[in-house]
Amino acid sequence: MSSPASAALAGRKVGLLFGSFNPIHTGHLILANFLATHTDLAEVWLIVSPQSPFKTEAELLPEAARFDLVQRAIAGNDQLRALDVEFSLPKPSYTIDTLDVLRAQHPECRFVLLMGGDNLLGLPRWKAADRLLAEYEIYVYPRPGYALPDPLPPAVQVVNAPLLDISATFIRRCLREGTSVRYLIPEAVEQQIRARGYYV
Ligand SMILES: Nc1ncnc2c1ncn2[C@@H]1O[C@H](COP(=O)(O)OP(=O)(O)OP(=O)(O)O)[C@@H](O)[C@H]1O
Ligand SMILES: O=C(O)c1ccc[n+]([C@@H]2O[C@H](COP(=O)([O-])O)[C@@H](O)[C@H]2O)c1
Repeated sequence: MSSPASAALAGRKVGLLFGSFNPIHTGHLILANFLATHTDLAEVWLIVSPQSPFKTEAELLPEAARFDLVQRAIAGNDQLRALDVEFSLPKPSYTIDTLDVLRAQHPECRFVLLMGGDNLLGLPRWKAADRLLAEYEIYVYPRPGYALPDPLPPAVQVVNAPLLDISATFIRRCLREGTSVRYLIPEAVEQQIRARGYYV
């Protein structure tokens, strides 16, 4: 695939932040923007997973609605991009399969996996974990309450990003209970959630 956007990324590193984004919140956004602006990453792409292999979430909004909220959240930030590439892949969403597709679509980019310390601890249980570690760089941000493995695998670098103790679980609870989510999610996301009656 060759477009002006992909030509600009030739040889550059692109960070991939995978998640359910149910819904996207300020914690995700601060992290993604920090990684796109304070590291050697040219862009960060947020990949909305229809179904994470390890999550059985009763309140999972349809993927198209979660993707729409991500797009609203990052509108105007040209270093962040939302991808729906996993929507046409089998479920659950295995990261290695998505990476194979992305690498074929964007051979010009150097993809870097972004993950929290919580996910790094579980990585040995991911599909083709050995390939993930051998073929990709991984930037890990510490998450409070989760110690990083010692020693770290050679492909892993720690990035000390500022982190907010916000989770999508907490946001959904606030919406259900009718308490404020102001500043925890962007205003445009809150407006759409309320207009559509999501998570009540
Ligand atoms: N507050 C946060 N700060 C930094 N990273 C986060 C934060 N919340 C989630 N992440 C990371 O963002 C990615 C996507 O997260 P996910 O969509 O599962 O959100 P979540 O808030 O953890 O959701 P849930 O509460 O439903 O489990 C994961 O890699 C996760 O580690
Ligand atoms: O590929 C795997 O085996 C795998 C195992 C667990 C999680 N993931 C991906 O990691 C992302 C975050 O997952 P989670 O469960 O923390 O929301 C999400 O996009 C999942 O599809 C991927």
